[in-house]
Amino acid sequence: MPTITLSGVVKNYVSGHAAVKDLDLTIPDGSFTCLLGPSGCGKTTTLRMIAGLEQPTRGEITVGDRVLDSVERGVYVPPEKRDMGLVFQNYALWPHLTVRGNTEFGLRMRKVPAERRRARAKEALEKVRVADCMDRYPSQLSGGQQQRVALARMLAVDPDVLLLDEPLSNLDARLRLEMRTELKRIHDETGATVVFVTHDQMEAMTMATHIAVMCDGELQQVAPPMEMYERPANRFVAEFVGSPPMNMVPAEQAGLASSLQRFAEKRGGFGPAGCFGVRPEALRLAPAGGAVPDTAWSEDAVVETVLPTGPSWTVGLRAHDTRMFAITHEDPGAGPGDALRCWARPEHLHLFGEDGVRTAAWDEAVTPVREGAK
Ligand SMILES: Nc1ncnc2c1ncn2[C@@H]1O[C@H](COP(=O)(O)OP(=O)(O)OP(=O)(O)O)[C@@H](O)[C@H]1O
Repeated sequence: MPTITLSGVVKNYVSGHAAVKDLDLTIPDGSFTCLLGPSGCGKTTTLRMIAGLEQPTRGEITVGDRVLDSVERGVYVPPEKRDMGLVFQNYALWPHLTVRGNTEFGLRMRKVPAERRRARAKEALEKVRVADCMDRYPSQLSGGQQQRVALARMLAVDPDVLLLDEPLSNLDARLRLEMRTELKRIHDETGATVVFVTHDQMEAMTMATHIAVMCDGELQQVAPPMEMYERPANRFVAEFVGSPPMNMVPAEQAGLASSLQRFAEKRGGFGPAGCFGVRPEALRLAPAGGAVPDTAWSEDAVVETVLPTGPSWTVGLRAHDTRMFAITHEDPGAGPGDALRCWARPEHLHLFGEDGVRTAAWDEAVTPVREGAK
């Protein structure tokens, strides 16, 4: 299976807009890599360049040792010669072909014999659970069914590289969940390299082996999902991955543990505009004035909202001017306006410098502080 490599890739649209800025990204062979970021950050442009539907303004794209794009060397391989399966948001099925006809289309182009074609199409349609619609036309299908037929059309061809741009966006919540599981299974089974564009961090977290977070045309971090969750490279990633997002507490805020401040100063990057972050599930609640562990960071807070979600409660809090969320698995027994004490264990704190870069987590931090104190 091929590794996809983007080196120094730039895309400026004719309008002068820099959609992708100097992107270096390696998509490991056999990985399920999600390009994740807010609307307009350059995810689709990146995917379209890998597909060959857009040409980079600068830089190089290779798959294995095959150069697909090199502006500098004058190489450009057109989409149909890249052997990649594509499914885009606007699944573009042929309106005059039945579901079976659409699913067989790519195989017909590859001159696969009729019997084999029928079997492969049926198998692919069964995988995405629309085999019972085989003889219908796209106009007789719901948006979700059309999206699944588009997936089947791609799967029938069995490409080594699958490029998917928000392919689940038209499905209802339940089907979306089912299709995520299904896509993961298909990935495990085929071992194909999957590049999947989404702005939904939950989708990325649940499906990806690797997540590449983009912001404003720039790559912020590439890492396996849990590594990104536990060690986000900067504030943007910390706040984009996770829901509700990581709570950010300004360094200046009263109650900041002095040892934390000392450590941060030692690192030289915290500064007055720096902050520390704590995930909602790591933020604990205690009664106002109640005891918290000696080493914990704590802060008095007022409850703003309590949102039961079934298995847990999401509690909105305000501490000084900072809004925070805590997720608790026990009824918080408090309502809007009530005073509480929120606290977190030091190992759950992340430090971010003035430039937004994560300096360290507390567990990485305590050692130098202690050494300094000796
Ligand atoms: N054909 C085009 N001409 C000019 N600008 C474009 C073109 N296509 C995209 N852009 C701009 O490039 C930037 C990146 O767009 P892109 O579609 O890659 O973002 P995205 O992250 O996929 O967004 P979304 O999640 O909304 O699809 C945006 O600012 C967009 O307006």
